[in-house]
Amino acid sequence: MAVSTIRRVTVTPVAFVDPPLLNTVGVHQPYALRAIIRIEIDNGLTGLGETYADTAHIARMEAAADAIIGSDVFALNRIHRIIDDCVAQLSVTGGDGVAGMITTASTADRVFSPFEVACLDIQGKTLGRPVSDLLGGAVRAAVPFSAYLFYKWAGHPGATGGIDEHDRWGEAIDPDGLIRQAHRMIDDYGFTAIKLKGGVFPPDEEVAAIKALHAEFPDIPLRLDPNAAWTVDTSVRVAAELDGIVEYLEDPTPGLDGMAEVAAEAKMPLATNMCVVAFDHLKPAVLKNSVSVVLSDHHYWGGLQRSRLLGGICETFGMGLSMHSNSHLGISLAAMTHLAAATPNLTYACDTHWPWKFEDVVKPGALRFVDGAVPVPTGPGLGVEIDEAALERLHQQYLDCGIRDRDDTGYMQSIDPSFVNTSPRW
Ligand SMILES: O=C([O-])[C@@H](O)[C@@H](O)[C@H](O)[C@@H](O)C(=O)[O-]
Ligand SMILES: [Mg+2]
Repeated sequence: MAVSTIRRVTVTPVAFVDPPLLNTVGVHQPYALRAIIRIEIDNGLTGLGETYADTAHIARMEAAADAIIGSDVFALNRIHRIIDDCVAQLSVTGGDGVAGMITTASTADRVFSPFEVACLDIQGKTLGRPVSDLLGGAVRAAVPFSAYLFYKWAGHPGATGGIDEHDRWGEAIDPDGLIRQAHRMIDDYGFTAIKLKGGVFPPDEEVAAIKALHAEFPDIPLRLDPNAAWTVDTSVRVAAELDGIVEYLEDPTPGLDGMAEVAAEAKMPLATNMCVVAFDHLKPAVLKNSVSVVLSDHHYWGGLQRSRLLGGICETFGMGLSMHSNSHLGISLAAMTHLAAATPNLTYACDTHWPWKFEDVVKPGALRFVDGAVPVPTGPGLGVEIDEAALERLHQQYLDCGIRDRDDTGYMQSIDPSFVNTSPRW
């Protein structure tokens, strides 16, 4: 047997404290969930991957973990086929890990992704090269990220057990609160682009917030993302108001057809991580002229190599490329950084939820922000190492916290029973 044969795979769910960040489907629960994948090969080398941890996703991951034992970590096409077959045989449904916001991504690609990342980590360690080298080589030494602003409450309502103790951000429910949040984030990380998660308050309030941010930070590119909370008419009106102010408008309205109607009127590019989330969405999106920027996300586009394929397709059809994020830990940030570094046409600052958390499963030091950008790790593989004690603690936190699926809507309704999750809302 080759020494690169997979002999053990573990899937470890973890939970980390998450602030009450508001979005159009509800509010973040007190803990965000992730699953940590560890692959070990015959010679003892190990590789890391990170993904969602909803119950159904974990069930699929565990089945896939068993199915790939004995595969060669260099045989990623074969591993993809094994996982495809394995997922097709399961009757498990749901578990997208993103609160129902991205339901039409490929389930097999979503399951394959963290295993691919872990295999690439091992490939890099075997060759003594960083993962970015396996993707064609870094074209930038550091990857710029954006300040990802959220409307948020000061704390989780009725919180007990010191859950808000580390929330240093305070309340942000109006332009002043967002400006304070933006200053703090830019002071701490040096970000050179700003994204606001919208779809929370009526559009005019969010337009006012963006205008206030623009007045405060006139040289910083801005984006607004209401996660399809607006009708076509509202979107067209907001687009006119924000002409010359945002670098792109992200998912103003649901669906390829609605986006195409808005795109025909809007002056700025429209971006998406909702209506183009799998390869079979690309052709209709191009034919309908629905979007001009696609936000890639290796967690559901099938890993790093398939995300580069997405980059190539976007380039071919003249579409821009940005990068999407959900609440995540250090393994994901490392993977996102290697991918972005090796994707020449990924020219927008990437999204990251990084500033919103204070815990991690990786040892500190490997990843840092310098002037809003993460220097690409240059050591072998992903360049991050598990902190065993932290992994155990965050796994215990998962067992204790009682949350098993991301449910922003259910959590919001437990606080405000009148809340209805509807799209478009305005
Ligand atoms: O974390 C959130 O609340 C975001 O709304 C996230 O779930 C979205 O997937 C995302 O950031 C987006 O750009 O749509
Ligand atoms: Mg988005």
